[in-house]
Amino acid sequence: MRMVVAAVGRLRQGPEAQLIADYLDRFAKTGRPLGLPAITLTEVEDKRGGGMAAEAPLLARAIPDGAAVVVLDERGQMLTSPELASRIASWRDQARDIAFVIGGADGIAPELRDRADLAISFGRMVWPHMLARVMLSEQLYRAATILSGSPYHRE
Ligand SMILES: C[S@@+](CC[C@H](N)C(=O)[O-])C[C@H]1O[C@@H](n2cnc3c(N)ncnc32)[C@H](O)[C@@H]1O
Repeated sequence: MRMVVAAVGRLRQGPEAQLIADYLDRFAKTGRPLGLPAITLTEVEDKRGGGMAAEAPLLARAIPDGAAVVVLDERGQMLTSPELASRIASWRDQARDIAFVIGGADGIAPELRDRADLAISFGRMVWPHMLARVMLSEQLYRAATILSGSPYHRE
């Protein structure tokens, strides 16, 4: 099983990069005994500024064949953290790869959004894509702690 985050934009060193590295490291340690693999991050960029239409094939290339595709989109479903954890566990149990997709300034092209198994929203407000990456990383770590029964997540 593979888990990937495919995201538009290159993240320079800074507070967001540190937070993402920390949460993904924690995810790897907590997820290993649960049969969840370390998450790999693929950053894509269309240097000609072609927007979401040009970014879509670059993002699609980073998605493993047959993977469950989860797009991050403010118009998506607002899941609870345990609901996200349960979706991840169910794809793991089906031995399915999982790809999380984060768009750029224009969002995610409709053809990629339409093929997603799930669209998740962190609320109806629009967040900068780098903060969406941080929040996704934290939620993935939180999902692993929920599946492991650790007390990190409280309701
Ligand atoms: C600056 S936003 C793009 C917003 C754009 N107007 C759109 O229609 O999607 C960049 C990316 O961050 C993610 N994002 C931003 N806000 C989000 C939210 N509230 N929920 C989920 N993802 C979000 C999405 O993947 C989005 O494509």
